[in-house]
Amino acid sequence: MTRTDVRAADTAHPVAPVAVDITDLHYAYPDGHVALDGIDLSVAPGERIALLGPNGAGKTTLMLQLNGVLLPTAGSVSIHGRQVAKDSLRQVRRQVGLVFQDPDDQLFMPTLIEDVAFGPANFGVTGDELVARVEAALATVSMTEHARRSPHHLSGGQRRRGALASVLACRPDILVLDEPSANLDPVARRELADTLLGLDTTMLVVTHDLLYAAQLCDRAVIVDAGRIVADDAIDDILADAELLAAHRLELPWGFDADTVRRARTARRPSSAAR
Ligand SMILES: Nc1ncnc2c1ncn2[C@@H]1O[C@H](COP(=O)(O)OP(=O)(O)OP(=O)(O)O)[C@@H](O)[C@H]1O
Repeated sequence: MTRTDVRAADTAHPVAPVAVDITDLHYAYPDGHVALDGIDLSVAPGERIALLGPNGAGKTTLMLQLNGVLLPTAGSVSIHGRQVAKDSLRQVRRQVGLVFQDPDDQLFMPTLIEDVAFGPANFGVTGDELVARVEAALATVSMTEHARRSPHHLSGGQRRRGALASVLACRPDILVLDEPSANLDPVARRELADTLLGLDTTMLVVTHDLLYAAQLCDRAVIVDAGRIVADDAIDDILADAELLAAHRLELPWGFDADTVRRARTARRPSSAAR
């Protein structure tokens, strides 16, 4: 039984507060291509969920629905009980921060510090509060020393951290990351994972990197052909070789689910309690 089934079966009882609630979401691009074909997903505050699936499955399209970059063709997306729609975009975008795969989609000011200040300033934050937010966001991603540099002069990994800072400065309580580990060297991957694990936000991570997903997340959802085909504890998803193969997912050579689970629990002893 998936979590969605559990929720449906338990509607007679009080439900826990929900950070993200997606109901029968359909989305077709303007050319008619159906990218999402009936998605139901409920995310509790503080959960970290990996969104997995083959190329073209609909993961990025789903992510773009979470703060209204795209709006449903049918069905609904709600953030902390507020439906994502044209008239709620401003509030929803304060709550949901998207970190795109390509940091150049997010960094466009002459210096990094201006990029990091841009979001909160746009939401009306000024003065000492703005300075404090920008400094804290840069410090969280260890980019303080690069604050006055042009994003164009930063390395790929530094730009990625800068893009994350620009989102963190808006203090979202839901963070959605598209392929956060792509193009990072091993140390930068680990440092970014440490940064993300230190954040107290609800997190959805779109990735093809199952090890990174296991490092960050306790729950995984597999999307294929615009539908959710599995939704379970990540250890159980990774242990189901047939399921992974059916959706073009595989652990790197030499890894099996037990190795990943042991490494995960050794590294994050508190994760079992989440
Ligand atoms: N602007 C667009 N117009 C029409 N179809 C699109 C558009 N963008 C994406 N699609 C299609 O929608 C489907 C879902 O794409 P999406 O980018 O959400 O997949 P994905 O799971 O993120 O894939 P990947 O893992 O390759 O990044 C694909 O079939 C894709 O070709």
